[in-house]
Amino acid sequence: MTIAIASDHAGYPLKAVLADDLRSAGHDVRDLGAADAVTSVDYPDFGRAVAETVVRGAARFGVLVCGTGIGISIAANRVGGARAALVHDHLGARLAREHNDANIIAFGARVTGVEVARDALRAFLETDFGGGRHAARVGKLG
Ligand SMILES: O=C(CO)[C@H](O)[C@H](O)[C@H](O)COP(=O)(O)O
Repeated sequence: MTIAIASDHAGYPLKAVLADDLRSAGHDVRDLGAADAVTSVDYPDFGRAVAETVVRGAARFGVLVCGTGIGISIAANRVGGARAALVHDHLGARLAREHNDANIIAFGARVTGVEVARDALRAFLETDFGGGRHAARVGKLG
């Protein structure tokens, strides 16, 4: 599937690992930046870019990484139709899909270990939305 990915400078090292994993798994990865870990850039630009790509249907899912994951997920969630989940572990990743129908997963490279993030991203992509009681709740998100 097509997956959009982006980070700021703080998230760049983890983004590079996750993008490699996605390519190895056969996904079409749209890397929207940042270009490296040393040039200081602004996380809202990257959160918005991925969210707009997902919402317009050019990618099925988005992956975002900044230092904490907080700023970049806030930025993504200001785009209508984006449901960005800041995730710290496998269970959160699974439930972000099952309960919230999240279409973007966000990580904090300075707070979440690389292997935890790799495992969480796999769980996110492997889990379907549960529907049922969750559907009306997600609908209320707008
Ligand atoms: O948005 C953030 C915090 O909510 C991210 O962690 C940023 O990556 C962080 O603010 C960048 O900080 P830096 O000191 O400019 O590297």
